[in-house]
Amino acid sequence: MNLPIIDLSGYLNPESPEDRERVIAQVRDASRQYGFFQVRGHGVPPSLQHDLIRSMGNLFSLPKEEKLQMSFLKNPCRRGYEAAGMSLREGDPLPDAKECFYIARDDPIIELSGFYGPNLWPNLPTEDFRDPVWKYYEQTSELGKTIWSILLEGLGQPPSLVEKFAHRAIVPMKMIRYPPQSTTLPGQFGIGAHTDFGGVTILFQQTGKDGLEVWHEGKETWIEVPALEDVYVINCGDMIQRWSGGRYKSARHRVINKSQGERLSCATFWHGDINSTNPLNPDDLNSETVGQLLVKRFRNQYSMTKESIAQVGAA
Ligand SMILES: O=C(O)CCC(=O)C(=O)O
Ligand SMILES: [Fe+2]
Repeated sequence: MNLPIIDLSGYLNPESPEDRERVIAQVRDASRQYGFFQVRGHGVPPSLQHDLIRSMGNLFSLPKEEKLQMSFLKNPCRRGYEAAGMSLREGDPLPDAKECFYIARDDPIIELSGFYGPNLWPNLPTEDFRDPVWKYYEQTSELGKTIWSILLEGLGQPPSLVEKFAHRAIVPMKMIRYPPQSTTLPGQFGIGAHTDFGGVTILFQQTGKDGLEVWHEGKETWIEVPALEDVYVINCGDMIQRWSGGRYKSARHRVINKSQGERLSCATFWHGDINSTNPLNPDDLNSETVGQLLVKRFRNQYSMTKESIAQVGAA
């Protein structure tokens, strides 16, 4: 069983109205059946993908002490470094083997529980990390916005709704390194089974480094997702499942590094403006905002103070 691969160029550069309609239908069907799909023709230049992988290599090769000084647990905006073993999901016997580095929107002032604020950058020459990573971030954010507009159209909403939803959109990006599976403990996952909790996830897998598996509810089986060159994996998070009334699924997934050496990947989580309500169904009587839904999930995972939770109106 394979995930569908959808060519987005029919939406981004249509030669006829049918091209767009076809992509919208393909994305809708895949999101309904799997909650996941792969895409080509996405518009993120391969050179930026390669530069990202090179930059991630530079970051993760820094000495452990230097990485730990950038710990995201000490950062008011949850930017920076997460070491292997820091992430343990309820029900999992062992913590994830992965290590990560987080960036997000770059704002000069810390606001709203650190959803807005400045990034933390490693002490590397800008051309070896910051510049290429930021260029990549901007392109992948653009792709996230495109996917949202396709999802909106798939449920009969005007794509223009995405403009308001994208105002100061919350878009964290997580760069991930999985150690070789042979160096992990028996029964330890790269990342244990979970659903993503927000909007759209845009995942880049280092070419040839397989490891991602997606749970298919109906068939009760794990679908392996190959790490193909210049192909992205897209999935819907819990907020989308909820807001679409279950028409788009948020599927469980996990990573077991199947490659010989380490495996790099990068996930961009495109959530939307913190004060926005449900754009997939503007008649939704439930007026929960992006910020409120994110805080609900975040507060279990990170230490957030009562004051900071109150700031996003999710006491
Ligand atoms: O690295 C991957 O392939 C998946 C990462 C993931 O699921 C996540 O970060 O939420
Ligand atoms: Fe995930």
